[in-house]
Amino acid sequence: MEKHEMMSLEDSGQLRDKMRFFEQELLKNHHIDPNLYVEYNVKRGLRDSAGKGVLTGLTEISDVNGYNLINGRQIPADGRLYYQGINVQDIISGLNGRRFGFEETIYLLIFGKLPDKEELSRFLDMMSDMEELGGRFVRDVVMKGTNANIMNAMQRCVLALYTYDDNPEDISPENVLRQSLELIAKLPEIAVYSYHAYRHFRKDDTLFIRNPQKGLSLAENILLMLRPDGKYTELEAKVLDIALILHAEHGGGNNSTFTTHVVTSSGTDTYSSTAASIGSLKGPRHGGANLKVQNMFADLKSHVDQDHWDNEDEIITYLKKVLNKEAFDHAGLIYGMGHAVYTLSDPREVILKRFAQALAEEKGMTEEFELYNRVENIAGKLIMEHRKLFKNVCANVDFYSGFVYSMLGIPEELFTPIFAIARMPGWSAHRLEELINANKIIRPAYKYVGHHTDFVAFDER
Ligand SMILES: CC(=O)SCCNC(=O)CCNC(=O)[C@H](O)C(C)(C)COP(=O)(O)OP(=O)(O)OC[C@H]1O[C@@H](n2cnc3c(N)ncnc32)[C@H](O)[C@@H]1OP(=O)(O)O
Ligand SMILES: O=C([O-])CC(=O)C(=O)O
Repeated sequence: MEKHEMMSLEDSGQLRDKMRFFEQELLKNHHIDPNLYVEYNVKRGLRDSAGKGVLTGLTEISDVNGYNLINGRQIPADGRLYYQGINVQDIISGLNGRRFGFEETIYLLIFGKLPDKEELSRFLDMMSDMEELGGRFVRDVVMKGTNANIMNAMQRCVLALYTYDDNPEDISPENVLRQSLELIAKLPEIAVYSYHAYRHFRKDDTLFIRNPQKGLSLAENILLMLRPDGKYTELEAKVLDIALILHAEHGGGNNSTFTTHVVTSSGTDTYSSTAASIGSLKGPRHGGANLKVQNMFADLKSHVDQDHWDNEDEIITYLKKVLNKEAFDHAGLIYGMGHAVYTLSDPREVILKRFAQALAEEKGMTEEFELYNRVENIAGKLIMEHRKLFKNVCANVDFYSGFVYSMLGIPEELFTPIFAIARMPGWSAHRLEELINANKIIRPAYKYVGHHTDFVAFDER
């Protein structure tokens, strides 16, 4: 087992006592009257009063739609998502017998067009040259300072890659393209090996490191590297490939991609920008929700016996407790529900739900699928009533993804890292779009609502 050399704050009772005074000072001095946000018309969360995002940029990479425009009015509608103008549903149905689509989605998002056979084969050849992490990097970086949160481990590894790059600071589109493609190719190994290192050093499990194989898809390589026997079925790899496609991109306004734009606009390097976006995605209101959904269902099952999973009243009682901050993580959120843009449905959730149902039937988990379905049907209405919302609340992409991953035997520590692997092409396309087009530092305003006061000399305080 790896020993902590530094005592954590939690371990030290003495330090906790010393901190208490400062904690109280912090809370006392940081309260802003909520009425002031209304008085100064602050666009909280960068939204207008109707909850719509403030327009802060232009993009051609993807289009996220939750409304229909009818006679100049926005009418809630089933969600639609387009990558470079192509409906994501068509990308998935267009796979049509071909085995994998994530790689051509990467091509589409970054280069703006679907590759032909020759272009795809050149691209795959280059990507497989780039995926090699190198034994020295695995030994010196991935295996060190292991952590149960693989998102943090990924951030650490991404920042360390800066040192292994001969040209890290060059932010010309050519160099950033090379860095981005290398990161897309290397993130699966970084995530899976970080998980193996965590299991070995923190849980005393046997360590194994399996190299990715040239010629396999990114989804196949994740399963190959993850499993002790390296085996997977074609259906498992296909479902993972589709999940990767569905998570690859979501406009410029989602929290992690907006982070890419903000951080890129300062002129910083690709590794710093990527680490920042991974940090954003980890948050439970964003990509980290897939893990929260899994944990929330575990908590629900501890409140509602399996024999009662079809009892809607018991489920409602539990969900009301969640909303009232009396159950689960006391945040008052039902995870996997709600979206800033989608209203009636999130198109990715609709597709993932179909796969969740098919996998559940194959794996004898239909009862569990039905429980998810029941919670989905109840939770939207409950949130609307509880928060007095007029806007419809639908399930989002994170609602079924963890359930799908768990049926693929993917450990929950990798749920959000898989989202990060999938979103890396989207972040890259937006970083390149920002570098090529924007050339202006993102710098909104904060109104000062404190009070100017005189400096008091040290002896007179
Ligand atoms: C890949 C992704 O990032 S998908 C989103 C994943 N996140 C989650 O699943 C976490 C749960 N969901 C949420 O927290 C929210 O729905 C978000 C963060 C996704 C969107 O938030 P918003 O854009 O603020 O949603 P919206 O404007 O519809 O919310 C209106 C109100 O309903 C509340 N609400 C929305 N969703 C939920 C929910 N799932 N549970 C409880 N309350 C909710 C909001 O907190 C907000 O209340 P407030 O006005 O008092 O702040
Ligand atoms: O668009 C958002 O706010 C969040 C989201 O669904 C995503 O990033 O995939």
